[in-house]
Amino acid sequence: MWRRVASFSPFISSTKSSTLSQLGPTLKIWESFTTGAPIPVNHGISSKDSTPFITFVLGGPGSGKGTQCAKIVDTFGFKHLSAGDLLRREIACNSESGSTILDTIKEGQIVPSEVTVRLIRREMELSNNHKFLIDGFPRSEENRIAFERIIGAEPNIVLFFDCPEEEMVKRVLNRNQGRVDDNIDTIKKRLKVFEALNLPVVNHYAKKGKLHKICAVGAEDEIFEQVRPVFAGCEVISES
Ligand SMILES: Nc1ncnc2c1ncn2[C@@H]1O[C@H](COP(=O)(O)OP(=O)(O)OP(=O)(O)O)[C@@H](O)[C@H]1O
Ligand SMILES: O=c1ccn([C@@H]2O[C@H](COP(=O)(O)O)[C@@H](O)[C@H]2O)c(=O)[nH]1
Ligand SMILES: [Mg+2]
Repeated sequence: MWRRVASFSPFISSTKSSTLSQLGPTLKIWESFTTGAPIPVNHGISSKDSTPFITFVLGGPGSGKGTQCAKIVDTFGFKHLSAGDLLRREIACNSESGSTILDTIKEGQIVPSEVTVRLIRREMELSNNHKFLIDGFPRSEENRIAFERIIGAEPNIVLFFDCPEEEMVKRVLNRNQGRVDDNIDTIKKRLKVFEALNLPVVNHYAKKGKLHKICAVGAEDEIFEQVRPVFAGCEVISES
């Protein structure tokens, strides 16, 4: 049985950010598994643990991050937070920063870290889940450092979908979801940003031993078979 327990938010208590310390401790509701039945302890997840378990999902434009995240959610019960979707939602609801975000996305550039991390933090705090898939973030070393400072946590796992440029361009141009950045001019800029700013983040986590590189070429289900073992022990277990 799942039950909800009240606790102090681990983001708040563990952060050194002055912004968050001004807010003070926030009472947070987390989900907790309470059957007492043991589940395999992997990646530091325990059955009664309410500490956030964070996965960053990285890869170039069109490498299949969103597609594979949907499968991870279905199989392992993570909360999916696509940074790009959160930014597009700000545009759609005409928020204060909406028009600046739109211009940045059209140019294939990176939205200021404070904006993106604030959106991610809000979703994490609102969620009853404690397993997060953060898709398409961090996009730069500056993003990464801002996340660590504001959230006060590092990812447990980093997935990197490795895909040849030619394949990424083909997929993005065929995507047909009406995205303002799915055109050849913006894709070229996004690919440059990916190489110059995203790859250093990938290298950072490779050095830390947290990176799981996935070959992103092939059928979606075949790619997921490379992803699945990374999350061994993260299955959603419910009482029968
Ligand atoms: N293995 C695959 N083979 C062929 N097409 C794929 C594969 N995986 C995803 N696609 C398709 O490629 C397109 C891009 O996939 P997806 O949106 O998941 O990429 P993404 O990494 O999230 O891209 P972005 O960074 O632009 O959001 C989609 O139309 C998707 O259906
Ligand atoms: O952390 C982020 C994530 C995204 N962006 C901007 O949004 C677009 C689209 O992102 P997708 O992940 O491909 O949906 C991206 O090119 C950036 O312009 C961002 O600035 N920061
Ligand atoms: Mg995506």
